[in-house]
Amino acid sequence: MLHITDSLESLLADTADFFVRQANDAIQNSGKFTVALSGGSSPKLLYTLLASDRYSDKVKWEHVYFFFGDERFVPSNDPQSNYRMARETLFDPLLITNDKVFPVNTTVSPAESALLYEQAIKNHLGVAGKFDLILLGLGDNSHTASLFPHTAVLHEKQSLVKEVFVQEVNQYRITLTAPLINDAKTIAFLVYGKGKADAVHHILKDPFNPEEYPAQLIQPISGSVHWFLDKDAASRVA
Ligand SMILES: O=C(O)[C@H](O)[C@@H](O)[C@H](O)[C@H](O)COP(=O)(O)O
Repeated sequence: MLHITDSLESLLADTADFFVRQANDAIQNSGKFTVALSGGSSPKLLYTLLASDRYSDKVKWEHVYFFFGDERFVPSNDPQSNYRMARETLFDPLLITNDKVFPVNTTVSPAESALLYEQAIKNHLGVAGKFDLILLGLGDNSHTASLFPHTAVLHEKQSLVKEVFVQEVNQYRITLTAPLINDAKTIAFLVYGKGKADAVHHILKDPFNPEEYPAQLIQPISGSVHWFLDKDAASRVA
């Protein structure tokens, strides 16, 4: 489902409203809401809005459990850390307690880190559990999470979390794999800006070619996928 807005302000408000609805439905139905946050720069404004006076009282945050769709393999206080970005924009302003946040452990080897994170997810969700919501961004090269073009993790069918060395950023990443993302109840992409228009077109309109356009792998098994786009990012698909 496409949600296209004229302005970034209305896009962020629509996405925040969606997040709040998802959270409150999950908390009402199961007593908790488990979300995997996206990283990078796009979601910073969304997290800041959710933590603002306009939204902070719309969710019972004590019932929300935060995971990460991917993480850069850097110390947790590194400026590149997705955890640090979420802590600064969302967890600290909302006084989220540490027991509700599941950062990736980047103090061990990448392989060990992926195994530990997969176990943490399984422990939290349980055998048949699913993420209530997975937030995703889209790179201008059509990657999402840390599923980058021409990487082995695109073919991963067993593991739920994998380490991957990404040549183009010269960095190890820890990422949820496509099978785990696709098992979510709800998936939401937040993409804005002219620079993303081609990538959005590749994902939504081009023939299936996930080696080049990895976000094409995101096809929910039984859940739903929502694209929150501003008019610039949607300019080649709307
Ligand atoms: O760790 C990351 O960088 C993200 O999880 C990644 O998948 C991001 O969503 C895209 O790279 C888009 O990033 P921007 O929002 O910064 O363009």
